[in-house]
Amino acid sequence: MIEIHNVQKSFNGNPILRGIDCVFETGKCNLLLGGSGTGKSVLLQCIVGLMKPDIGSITFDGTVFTNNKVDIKQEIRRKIGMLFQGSALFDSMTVFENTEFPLKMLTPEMTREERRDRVEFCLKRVGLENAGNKMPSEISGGMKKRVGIARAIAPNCTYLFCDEPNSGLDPATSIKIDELIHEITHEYGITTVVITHDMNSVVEIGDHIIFLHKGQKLWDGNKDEILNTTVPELKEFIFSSSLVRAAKKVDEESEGGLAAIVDETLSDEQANERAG
Ligand SMILES: Nc1ncnc2c1ncn2[C@@H]1O[C@H](COP(=O)(O)OP(=O)(O)OP(=O)(O)O)[C@@H](O)[C@H]1O
Repeated sequence: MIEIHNVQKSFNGNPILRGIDCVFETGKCNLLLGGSGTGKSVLLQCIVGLMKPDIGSITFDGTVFTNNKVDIKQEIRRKIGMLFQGSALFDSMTVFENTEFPLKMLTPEMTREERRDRVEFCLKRVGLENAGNKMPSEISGGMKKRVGIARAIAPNCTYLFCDEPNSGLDPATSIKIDELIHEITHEYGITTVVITHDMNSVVEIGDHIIFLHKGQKLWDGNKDEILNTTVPELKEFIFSSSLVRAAKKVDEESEGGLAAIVDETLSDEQANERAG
């Protein structure tokens, strides 16, 4: 569990995070949801220690990270896996070498055979058991994300951070990547935090969702609750998003269907416009 307490951050006197309190739960896909510029990346950077909050504390499973001793911070950092937005693979390394890289850096005590076994296990887990010898330039965007996930989990991470894992992917590949992140989270009982502004991911993997708006947490809940929100900013965010997959999911699971919820939410004029 990761606990965020009153985290504040300003740049040149411009407040970006205005006192965030939230909890990212263990064994769940926790989504950090919000529009552009709402402070999601700044919060993520504060959590993983790339940026220091001005005020507030961040605690990983009971151990305070902010302002703690360097060795304690390093110990926590070793438990963090990151999937970067552009996958951030090393172009000059094979898929196998990319996945092995954090093991060489973080667990020098592992033998070459142990590393090989672990890399093979992780590549198999993400469905890339036959791609180890390929170079990043030879694989698709979705495969790169899979390598990124394999690399993030290779050192047995306890906390997995994914920065917009669907960026640059087509809808079908996005679903597969979402499902993979969700499965891995539940399978290994890790604490996963996914930055997204994609409502499709919300309905697919939103075990716990935190909605940020202008540097404040305005709502938290799960994917079954979000469409019934009464928070105006969240309503606006939801109904201005692409809801193709959401519509399918909700219509399967509710009597009224998404169309009814949308019509209730929009003004008459907007609803008429939508009806065409
Ligand atoms: N190092 C920095 N120095 C100054 N301003 C910054 C810095 N990092 C972020 N900001 C500002 O903080 C605000 C929030 O940025 P952030 O990247 O966290 O937004 P976001 O919610 O992740 O948006 P997006 O979804 O578009 O990535 C922006 O106005 C950005 O310009």
